[in-house]
Order: sequence, then C-alpha cells, then structure tokens
Amino acid sequence: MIEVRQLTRKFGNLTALNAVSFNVERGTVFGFVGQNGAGKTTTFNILATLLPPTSGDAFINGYSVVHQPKEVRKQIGYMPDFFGVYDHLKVEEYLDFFGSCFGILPNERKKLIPQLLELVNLTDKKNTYVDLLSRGMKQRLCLARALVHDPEVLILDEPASGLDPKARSEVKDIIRELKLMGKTILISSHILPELAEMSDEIGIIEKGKLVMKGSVSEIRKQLSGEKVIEVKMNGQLEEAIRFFEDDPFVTSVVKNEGNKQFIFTYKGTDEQQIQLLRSAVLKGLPITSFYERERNLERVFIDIMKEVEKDEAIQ
Ligand SMILES: Nc1ncnc2c1ncn2[C@@H]1O[C@H](COP(=O)(O)OP(=O)(O)OP(=O)(O)O)[C@@H](O)[C@H]1O
Repeated sequence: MIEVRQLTRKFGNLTALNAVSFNVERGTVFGFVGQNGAGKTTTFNILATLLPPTSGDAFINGYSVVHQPKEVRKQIGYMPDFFGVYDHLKVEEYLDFFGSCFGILPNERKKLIPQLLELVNLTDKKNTYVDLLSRGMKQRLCLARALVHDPEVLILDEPASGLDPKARSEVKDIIRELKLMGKTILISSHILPELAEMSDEIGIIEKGKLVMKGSVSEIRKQLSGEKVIEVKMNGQLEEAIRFFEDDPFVTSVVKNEGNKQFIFTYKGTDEQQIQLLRSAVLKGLPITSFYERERNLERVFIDIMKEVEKDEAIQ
C-alpha cells in the first residue's frame, strides 16, 4: 500500500533523510518514532506531496509521489503537526468547506459530515466556532478534515502531541476505529508507549536513517540480551530467512531495509553461532556479510521499549 524507496532529502549540506526504504501493508498501523529532528516530518511531507525528495521515490497505492502527486493526494488524508484553523467558521461549516474543496457534492456532504462528526465525537459541537474548541477537539476536527474524501491512507504527524491524557486516549480510540475501517495509517509520535500500543509495526528513524523496523514483539525479543545479527545476501533472501528461522537458537527474523538483508536475534553460544554460519555457507546460501550489530545502534529502540515496559508496569 505504501512503498518508500531510497528516499533522500537534503537541505543544503544537511541530509535530513538518507536513503530511507520501508513498506506498509494495507490495513496496517505503522508507527514512526524518532527524536527531534530525526526526519519524521520530512518523510511525511514528502509522502503528502508537499515536499519533493532530492532522490528516491515513494508509491501510495501504486502512485508515485514524484510523478503522480495529484493521484497520490486522492489516496491520502494528511494531518500535519501544525495546522491552521479558520477562526470565523463553525465546526460543521469548516468540514463543509473542505468537502467542497475535494469536489464532494452538497447532497453527499449533508450525509457525510454528520458521520464524520460522530466518528470524532464532535456532533454536539457542530455549531461551535472552531477557534472556541479545546486543543483536543481541534485535533479531532483536523482528523475529520483528513477523512473528508474517504482516503485509504492516513498520514498523521504527531496527532496526540500537546494533549492531556484524556484527549490522547480519545485520539487513540479514533485511530483504532479507523484501523477497523481498514485504513492504512502512518503515524508519528513522541509518546512512545502509546505509539507501540496503537501500532502493528514500528519504524525507528535516527538522523535521517531508518535504523530498524519490526513488530513490537520482535523488538521486545531484542531487549532480552540476545545477539542481533545482520546478514546481507546476494540473492536467495527468502530461502536464507527460512533456513535461519529453522534454527532452534534463532528467536526472530526480521527483513530489513530493501530486499538484500535481514536481521535475526540469537540466543545460542559463540560455538553454536559458528556452526550455524558454517551450515549456511555449506548449504550454498550466498552470504556477503554476517555480523553482530553494535548495541548502540539499538539504543533508541531500547530506550523506547523501556518506556513501554515502564508504562505497562504502572497500568
Ligand atoms: N525546510 C527546511 N530547511 C532546512 N532544514 C530543514 C527543513 N526542514 C527540516 N529541516 C531539518 O531536517 C531535519 C529533519 O527535520 P524533521 O522536521 O523531519 O524532523 P522530525 O523528526 O519531524 O522532528 P520533530 O519531532 O522535532 O518535528 C532537521 O535537522 C531539520 O532542522
């Protein structure tokens, strides 16, 4: 549904995004985590066709953000991290205005807008001026705005930022509902435990590079003191993954960026690891590199998961 291919964006001498690649399957919630300035907003702006990449491309439902931006815009609903509001409009008028911008006919808008207001729990605020809404309500209104043209993909840049716990929980509930409706959702956040709770997969971005990607449970395994080994292949990737998955000391295998490498977590001894590599080579698997990752590469990941665990312990 979303395919990001070697996306690079430079601002002068600064490489804000450095050859980022990842896929998001239809109906999946993909959480994007990174420290300030890591490159999350730059990625989202490129996917929303608001910023051209320096190189690389991304495809949404098969449409290229570089070559088919108009088509891409029909597929996506985008909620930026900072949004403007229109002071002199009431909630209902605001959605009606955006609906008309998307070419939705007045009769259809009459049916659609109450449904959207219901979804974001703003029905009783329909006649309130937008600037009188609380921050949480404005955020929910923005979500409704992003949904006006019924897009398949939602790109939500920090939708829960600056909200109190109750308002954050309301945003989370809406995102869960949107997932049930079959939407594919890309979401970024600094509120890491919440992101892990909402997402099927998480991508970690650090200094413009996608450091790692995986499900929350795969990440957990990596915290248990197991080795993280990266393998680069010159072909036969799927066969190699099957081979490593069959080893009793391999606890998880995750395909990494692109289609030439994967990482696996390993709980065996050094001798067992040597034996595993020997068997793989004897089997004829074309391995070009096999190395244990530095734990510091997983630093961000580990910090995140510690927060998740702390949060769970409190609950
Ligand atoms: N228009 C621009 N001109 C110059 N540098 C920029 C521009 N936009 C972003 N950058 C730089 O690119 C890097 C990535 O920024 P980006 O906004 O994508 O990070 P982020 O992960 O969204 O961070 P935050 O969580 O703080 O919003 C930062 O170093 C930022 O200063």
